[in-house]
Amino acid sequence: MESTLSKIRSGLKLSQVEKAFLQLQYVKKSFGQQNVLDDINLSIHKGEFVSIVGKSGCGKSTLLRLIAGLDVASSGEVIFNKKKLENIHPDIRIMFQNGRLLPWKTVLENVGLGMKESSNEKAFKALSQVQLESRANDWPSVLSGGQKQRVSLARALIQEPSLLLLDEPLGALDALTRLEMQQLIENLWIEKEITALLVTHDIEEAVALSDRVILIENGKIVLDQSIHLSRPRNRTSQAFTAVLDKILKRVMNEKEEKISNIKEA
Ligand SMILES: Nc1ncnc2c1ncn2[C@@H]1O[C@H](COP(=O)(O)OP(=O)(O)OP(=O)(O)O)[C@@H](O)[C@H]1O
Repeated sequence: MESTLSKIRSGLKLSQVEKAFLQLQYVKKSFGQQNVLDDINLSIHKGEFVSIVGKSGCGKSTLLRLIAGLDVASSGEVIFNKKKLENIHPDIRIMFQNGRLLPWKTVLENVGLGMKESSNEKAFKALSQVQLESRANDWPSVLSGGQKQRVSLARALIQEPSLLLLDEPLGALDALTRLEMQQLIENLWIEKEITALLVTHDIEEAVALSDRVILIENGKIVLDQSIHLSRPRNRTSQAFTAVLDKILKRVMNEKEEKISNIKEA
């Protein structure tokens, strides 16, 4: 019988498959007088790959931090696996743009950080999944940017999370390394059957990797675009460019409005 995951990946309507795995209900977040997130309602299903896009400062990272349990909502609820999230959850891991490796620990030790027992074997396995086992005994300082992010990915995966949060993890990488890392992330997501939530500035990256792309503007979700394209995605296909254009146009609309407002003022 077809698994839930393969149904999701073959493009069946998610609501027909399973109830939400992660749910945000009327989530608001303010910092002092500044309302950053305003009534965010979002359901993410097990096994989905969802990207969040939006202009700088729109609250993408804040949203991820709330889900990671690193911050609390001003009001509303985050529900994970049918329970209200109130703190860091062992099944949820986050990976940041700056891999946050400890410079005084080797690559292997960085991967095993936070594991309860001695876990060299697991750390080696995680490193091999990101094709970096040969660098196990190196210091982070001698790694390239892409390699550091691989270590950081291995460190998130060793904990076997069911939900992986990715906060612009490829933002500082050059274009080719970025493409390689996108492929790696997609392959690991498929292999490990995890749910992934990616924050990115790169809309092409979002379309290439995601089942859904969510656009945030002025603290609200203004677009929730499903991407029904087979994987791996062909970025030069008409269908790919059409959906990419649609999202880009929606993002640009806001800018056009702003420019015309400035002219009128
Ligand atoms: N701890 C905090 N204290 C006060 N203001 C904060 C805090 N964290 C975030 N903010 C503010 O909330 C807004 C949203 O920030 P956030 O980092 O979520 O944006 P973002 O969409 O991820 O931006 P970028 O794409 O540039 O990373 C910004 O105006 C930021 O200054």
